[in-house]
Amino acid sequence: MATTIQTLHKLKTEREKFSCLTAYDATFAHAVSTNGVDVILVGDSLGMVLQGEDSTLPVTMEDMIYHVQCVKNGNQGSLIMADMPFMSYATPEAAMANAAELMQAGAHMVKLEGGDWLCETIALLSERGIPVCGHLGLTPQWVNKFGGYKVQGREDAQAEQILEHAQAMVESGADLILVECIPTALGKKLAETLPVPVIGIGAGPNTDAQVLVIHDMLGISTGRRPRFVKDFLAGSESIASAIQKYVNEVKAGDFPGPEHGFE
Ligand SMILES: Nc1nc(=O)c2c([nH]1)NC[C@@H]1CN(c3ccc(C(=O)N[C@@H](CCC(=O)O)C(=O)O)cc3)CN21
Ligand SMILES: CC(C)C(=O)C(=O)O
Ligand SMILES: [Mg+2]
Repeated sequence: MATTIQTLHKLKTEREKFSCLTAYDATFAHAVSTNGVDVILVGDSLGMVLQGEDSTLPVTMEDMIYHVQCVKNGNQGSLIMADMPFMSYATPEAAMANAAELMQAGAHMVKLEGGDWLCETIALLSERGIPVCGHLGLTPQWVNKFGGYKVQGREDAQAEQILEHAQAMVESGADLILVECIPTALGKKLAETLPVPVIGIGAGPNTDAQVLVIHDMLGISTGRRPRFVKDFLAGSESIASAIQKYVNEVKAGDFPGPEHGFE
């Protein structure tokens, strides 16, 4: 049976962890969706892992539409979440037009980076039938403001702000929250406090779900490996078994371990 928002909410209620991986094409979407991954993220990380750029900022709506279409054609029942690229949701009107294009290309929901300033946009999308995931913490589209890919929410005031912004986004209609590179204690607090599933990457072992970039979990990414990455292909016989291993470890609470988290 195809995974829906309702499936994910039920898993949270039952305290069962679920997994998410990125895919950008039909073959990987097929591999991911047939090996137990509930959510496929068509991430704007494609700018880095497919295009070789040093940030996600060059990614366009045209790029995202192309890759969402590719993923849709290979998907076997996973929920397809598409990143809205840099500046495509700068105003509520732009967000509605661009989110509609991603949905028509085959996405089942969209993900937006930001905080409480997105609440009006989230409410508009939600009211018009577009499920939204709010992305907080290390939001890579802010790399030029952050001065690098740095852990967010280390100070109490900033951690409190992330929690408040996440709550505001959920109150505006966000169906999922994704948090990236935050202290483990904050990841735990978010999952305990929010009524919707919290997906983590570099957010510790206590979130409701985990996500990784597929190139990272296959050990083929170039450059410095972030702390939250684990190579699941090492010691596996195939890409399919590496994906299964990731799914099983997330479900069992074995991945991520304390060494993959911050603070
Ligand atoms: N291949 C890939 N994997 C990703 O997870 C990813 C992308 N690309 N592109 C978009 C963003 C960028 N991301 C990144 C990139 C680097 C770090 C990193 O090196 N973090 C440091 C934290 C340093 C600190 O503040 O303590 C680390 O040690 O992990 C984190 C997230 C996550 N996303
Ligand atoms: C790193 C994940 C969460 C993402 O947003 C992406 O792949 O673009
Ligand atoms: Mg992204």
